Amino acid sequence: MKIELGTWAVEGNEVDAAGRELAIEARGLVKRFDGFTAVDGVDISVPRGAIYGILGPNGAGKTTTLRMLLGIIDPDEGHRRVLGHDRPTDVARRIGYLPEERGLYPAMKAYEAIAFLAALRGVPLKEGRRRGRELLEENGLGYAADRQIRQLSKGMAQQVQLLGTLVHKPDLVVLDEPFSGLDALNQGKLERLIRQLAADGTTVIFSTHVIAHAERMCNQVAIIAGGKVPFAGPVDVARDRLRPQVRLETRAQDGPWRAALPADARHEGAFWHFTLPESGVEPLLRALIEGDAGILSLSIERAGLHDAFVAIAGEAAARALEANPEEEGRR
Ligand SMILES: Nc1ncnc2c1ncn2[C@@H]1O[C@H](COP(=O)(O)OP(=O)(O)OP(=O)(O)O)[C@@H](O)[C@H]1O
Repeated sequence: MKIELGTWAVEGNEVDAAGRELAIEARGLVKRFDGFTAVDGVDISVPRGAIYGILGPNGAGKTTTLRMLLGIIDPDEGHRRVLGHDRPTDVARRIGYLPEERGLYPAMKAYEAIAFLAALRGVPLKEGRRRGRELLEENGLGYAADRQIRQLSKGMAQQVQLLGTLVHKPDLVVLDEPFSGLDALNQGKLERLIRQLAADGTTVIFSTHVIAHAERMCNQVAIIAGGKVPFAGPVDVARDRLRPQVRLETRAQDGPWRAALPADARHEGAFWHFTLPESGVEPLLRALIEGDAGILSLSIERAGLHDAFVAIAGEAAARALEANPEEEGRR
């Protein structure tokens, strides 16, 4: 065990301010391509066992960031520690990586393709073949074990590749746009698989341009736009950047209670909608009751990640997320 002065106290056991162990700690990562800055000072802390999302539009720098974390490319500036090591390639066998560009050898059988990926991570071929068949069976694809990759649908081949990413039981799983190209059924299967991995203690980090995936799946997110990360942390903290919204239904149409509504209150259908005042709900309730509003219903809703994304990354980045044609009709 190595004790160090400075940011990290104990080698292999980096901790964040809350005392949680970190699987990934990146500070000030910068990557330039021919003078163009693709990633511009990214800071990320991924706690062990977390499901962590990198959320941003096309070209935001997600893949470049993941590749730096994996050691496929080196940053021009900044540093990263992955599973306690400064050189991520030293821990490659403890990492599973699903790249954005999918691809398996078309002539290989499904179970062999998994064994091949396992062998690249140091698993003996015989054991890889056994695990390949077992994983396919466990994930409802046993019937396809002996089919060649070229005989599988695109979605099935993608699932086989994902199983090949997990076959060596990695401590850290890095998935680049894992939901792309999957239908709703298989997206649901993948969500369950990711949750199971995290429940078993595996750290999962994935990139996405679909807010709903990040919101449903992740404890923590890094919002990335134009190579910068304006927010990284718990999803709830991002949502709490915006004040909650109140929805109010009253029996009375008018009366002294109307003075209790804040300036942004708007009336739509049967409801008033407005931002919860800084003073909180109790003074509001008191004023409504004393002003004879006749409250029929009142609900307070936390902002969604979409609104938080707009507030943090701006309208243009949110529009770029939504403009992705590949995801049309699948959100
Ligand atoms: N090898 C490279 N050479 C030159 N430019 C690159 C290279 N890799 C990435 N870029 C550029 O860097 C920016 C970030 O790309 P990156 O692939 O990291 O974005 P992304 O958020 O993953 O988007 P996408 O989902 O479209 O891949 C883009 O403008 C891209 O064109």
